[in-house]
Order: sequence, then C-alpha cells, then structure tokens
Amino acid sequence: MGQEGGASGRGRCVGRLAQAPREEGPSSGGQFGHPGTVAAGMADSAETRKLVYLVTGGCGFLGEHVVRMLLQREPRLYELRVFDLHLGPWLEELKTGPVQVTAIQGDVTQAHEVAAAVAGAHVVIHTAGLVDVFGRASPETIYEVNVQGTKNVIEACVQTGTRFLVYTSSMEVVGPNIKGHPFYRGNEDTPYEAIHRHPYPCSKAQAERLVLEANGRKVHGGLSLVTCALRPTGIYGEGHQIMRDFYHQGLRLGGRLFRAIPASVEHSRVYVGNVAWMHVLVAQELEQRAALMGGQVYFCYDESPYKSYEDFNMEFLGPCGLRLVDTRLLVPYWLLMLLATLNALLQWLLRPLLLYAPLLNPYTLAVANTTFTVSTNKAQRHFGYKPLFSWEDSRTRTIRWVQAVEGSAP
Ligand SMILES: NC(=O)C1=CN([C@@H]2O[C@H](COP(=O)(O)OP(=O)(O)OC[C@H]3O[C@@H](n4cnc5c(N)ncnc54)[C@H](O)[C@@H]3O)[C@@H](O)[C@H]2O)C=CC1
Ligand SMILES: CC(C)CCC[C@@H](C)[C@H]1CC[C@H]2[C@@H]3[C@H](O)CC4=CC(=O)CC[C@]4(C)[C@H]3CC[C@]12C
Repeated sequence: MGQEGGASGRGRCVGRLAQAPREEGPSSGGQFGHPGTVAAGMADSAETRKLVYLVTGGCGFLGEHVVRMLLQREPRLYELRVFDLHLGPWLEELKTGPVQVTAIQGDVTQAHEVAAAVAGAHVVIHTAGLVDVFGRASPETIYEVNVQGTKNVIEACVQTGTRFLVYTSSMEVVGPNIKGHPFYRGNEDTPYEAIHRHPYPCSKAQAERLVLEANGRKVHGGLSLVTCALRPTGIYGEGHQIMRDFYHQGLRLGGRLFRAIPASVEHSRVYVGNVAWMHVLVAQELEQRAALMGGQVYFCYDESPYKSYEDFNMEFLGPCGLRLVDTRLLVPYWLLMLLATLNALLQWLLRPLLLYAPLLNPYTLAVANTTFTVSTNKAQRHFGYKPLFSWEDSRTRTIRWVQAVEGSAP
C-alpha cells in the first residue's frame, strides 16, 4: 500500500511532502478479522458486542471525546480500554454502562506497559502525545513520548496481533513551515515545503511516518497491520485549555483581549466532537476499506469558518462577555517578535530556577501569524465522513462550556 501526503522530516526533520499515490477502490474486507464480530448498526445486544478498543491518551482533551464518542457510536464495543499517564475521575461514571470500561494508568514510553494494554485489543486509537509548543518540556521528552511512544504502540500491535491502528497526527506535520509560507485551502496532496525545527512538529512528523510505514507489516498470527493517520488542524471545544487560558486572561484584563495578529491571517479550526467522530469512523471502516485507507493521511476538517486565531476564539469568548481591542497599530509585528524573543531568552535564563512558559514565543507567533487553511473532501470520499456537529452546534456547545468554566463572568 502506498502512502499519501508523506510526513516531512527524515532525520533533521526537513523535507518536502510527497505527492499522493493513486487512489484504489474500496476493498471487500471481512469483519476485523476476529471471530464473532458483527457489523455496526445492529441491535445493541450482548452478541453484537465483541470488539475491544484501546484509546491511548484517553483522558486528554481529544481522548476524552473519543472515549465518549466510542461509547455512543460503536455498537460493537465490548471493552473500552482507556490508557493514560493521568486517569480522570470522570471515567468512574462510565463504568456502569453496558460496555466494560477499563482504566489503565500507564506510560507510552514504557514498552511493556503498552504491550500489556494492547494485548487482545482489536483496534488501537493512539491519541497520547505531548502537546508542547511553549517550552514546558525538553525536546528529549517530547521525542520520547511522541516518537518512542508511537514506536512502542506499533511494536505492541505487531507482537500481540492487533491489526488496526489509528494515529492522531497533526496539521503541524505539514506546516506552517519555518519560512512562514502560507498554506491556503490546501488538501492532503497540496505540495508544500514541510520544513520544521521545533521539536513538537518534528516529533509528530516522525511518528506519523512510522505509523504510515508500519501499514502492511505482518502482525502476530500472520495478518497485516492496517494503519492510518488523522491530521487535525487547531482543535477547539469543551475542554480546550488554551481557550480557557485566553478567557481567564481576558477577565483579568477587565473583559478585553488585545488583537496581536492581523485579521487577514486565516486558520482552519475543527470542533473536537468532529475530530473524535472522524477517529471513530476511521476505526470502524479500516478493515472494510483497508486497501483504500491503509497507509493514508486525512486532514480533520468540518464546517468551522476560516478566521484568524483571535477572531475565531472571539466566536466563543465574545458571547461570554469579552471584547477584542484592535491594538495592532500600537503593537507592530517587530515589537511582538521582540517580545517573543525576549520570552524565549527569559525562559532559557530562568530554566535553572523556574519554568517560564508564556503563550507568546517565536514559534507560537510564527504559527499564529501564518495562514494555514485546509479544504478537502478526502475523508468523505474514502470513508463517508460528514461532520456530526454543525458549526452552529459546535459553537453553542463551546460557548456553553466557556460559560460554565470556573471564574466565568456572571
Ligand atoms: N490540541 C490540538 O489542537 C491538536 C492536537 N493534536 C494531537 O492530538 C492528540 C491529543 O492532543 P490533546 O488532546 O490536545 O492533548 P492533551 O494533552 O489534552 O492530551 C494528551 C493526553 O496524552 C496523555 N499522555 C501524555 N504523555 C503520555 C505518556 N507518556 N503516556 C501516556 N499518556 C500520555 C496525557 O496525559 C493526556 O491525557 C495529540 O497527539 C496531539 O498531538 C493534533 C492536532 C491539534
Ligand atoms: C499571543 C500570540 C500572538 C497568539 C498565541 C496563539 C498561539 C498560542 C496559538 C496559535 C496557533 C496555535 C496552534 C495551532 O492551532 C496548531 C496546533 C496544532 C497542534 O497539533 C498542537 C497545538 C497547536 C500547535 C496550536 C498551539 C497554540 C497556537 C500556537
């Protein structure tokens, strides 16, 4: 199986995105290659519940939504294993339903812990990762979790005979690149110089490549591993920590936020419920459409409007009482760059004493200041994806969540 939209970065994490291979027609696979499984959509009875899913990072922002979505939308689910370094207390409430929910406190960097969790699972959804563009963790730790952790997941699938692996990659695998080239309404085949230096995109690119290369490997028992990677753009929705931070910052500043980035710089954003839905759909379709989907990458997209990062956040923060003050003329880009560089310097100087990790640094400024928008229907063509939540729903749900956040304005 060929690979599409090949991740950037062999070694130095510098490279050019590969062109897409030709598309093949859907294959007629069996049911997950395991005895006794039946198709989705059948009655919710003990006989239809045969599948074991594992979600790594299942207590994170995205992971929790994937876990809840699986419980709602995968009628074949028998056991759901939730693997995370830090388990959430909310898992307890899920344990009373018809599906066996198994909470596993574990570390993806520990191969034996991963293998024990994977053994006997039909599908692995690997969302665990260290999402750090603020310099909180060292580059070594980011690689250890994102790259070695993913290697461990792949090897565990191979050793234990798990055939289906869905990996949460990121748009950051593509860009924005270090040259600040815009990616405008691009799709999975759009040529783009994916050159990165920051450890987060580099690690995601390496991990994605490992996942795609593992497609077709023989797993224990002799069948083939089928893998694919999803590349969300900036995710928003209930549980989004950065949105919470902006909200609290706005409250501290008397209900104001100050525009730093020109409104003309557009970003694609995607609602967390739709990202979760796409993961579930891929997991469900991967066997039937293995020849088409195996080794492929898909951007995660929905109907959220293209807007600048700050204007998009105001879609939620505005109705919660915040106002965006246009100070762009007061804060020119060179000054922001200076502040960002100062922040980086301070972070380095203070590191022996304390962790100084503000939102603004040269990398986040570059990402925020570069247009990155996707326009694609590949997921729809390959596995029938349609967003489950409309933009109106996504917006309302997110606003309700911000309003409920502790410290909200009355
Ligand atoms: N937040 C975003 O806008 C985007 C996120 N992504 C990807 O989506 C995935 C999930 O991201 P988020 O939910 O936003 O982050 P998150 O930080 O909320 O969730 C990550 C989860 O992984 C767990 N984890 C971290 N290190 C671990 C380890 N060593 N062993 C086991 N579990 C570990 C964390 O405890 C956490 O629960 C990540 O792989 C990230 O790269 C991709 C595109 C955009
Ligand atoms: C104060 C600044 C001028 C504005 C800071 C905004 C930034 C913190 C965020 C702007 C763009 C964000 C990133 C983008 O949404 C893509 C991402 C994909 C991921 O896989 C992880 C998260 C992120 C890197 C996201 C992080 C915050 C921004 C840089």
